[in-house]
Amino acid sequence: MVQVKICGLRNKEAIQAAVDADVDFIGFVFAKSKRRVTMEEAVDLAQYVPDHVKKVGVFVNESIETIEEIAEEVGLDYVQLHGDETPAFCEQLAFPVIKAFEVKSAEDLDRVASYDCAYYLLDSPGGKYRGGSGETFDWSLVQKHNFLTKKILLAGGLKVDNVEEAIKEVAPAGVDVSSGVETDGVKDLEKIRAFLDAAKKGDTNGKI
Ligand SMILES: O=C(O)c1ccccc1N[C@@H]1O[C@H](COP(=O)(O)O)[C@@H](O)[C@H]1O
Repeated sequence: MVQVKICGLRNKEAIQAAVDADVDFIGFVFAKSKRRVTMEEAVDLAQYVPDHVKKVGVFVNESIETIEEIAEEVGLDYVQLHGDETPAFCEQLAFPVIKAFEVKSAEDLDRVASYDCAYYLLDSPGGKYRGGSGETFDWSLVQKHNFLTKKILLAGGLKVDNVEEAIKEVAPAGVDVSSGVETDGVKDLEKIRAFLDAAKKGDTNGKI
């Protein structure tokens, strides 16, 4: 079954709704963003995340020291990197890495092979904050690419209306959503439940 990450959570009600609907990963954004939380806020929110749900911290071009300090304090299971982090930078980190790649062309997908990470997150080009734009990218690029890894997380503009189609086309190990489960910039509990329901029904045609 496809795994689901809900990102940019900032209150316990949204976390509870995601946990009750069988979420696999919860994301806290520590990068510059309208969804940013402080380390102290994330430590408080983390108490509502049960052990079987993995906690992910999102960073953009942050130092190793700051990433590791936050990861230790909050008890993160993964760090998700949306900036210009090199393969060597990712390997230096003491926490499993989800490296994000902006997909504009097939060449962007070739870059994945030079990284050794827990997961490879394919996202739309940038936007204001290097992520969380709510825009989709051309999924057919991924379909054509012969990845040597199956550890692909698909992100960028996913929502209840397109997630099943995305899963069918890309056959990712997981999907990641932020904007698509919000109303007026705030996490919407009904959209969280509906997204998880649709994503968990998604069929990868036996490719995963
Ligand atoms: O969510 C943010 O604000 C954010 C800021 C900086 C880097 C990444 C961010 N979120 C990640 O962006 C993608 C796509 O989000 P969306 O569904 O299109 O809004 C996802 O991986 C989020 O984890």
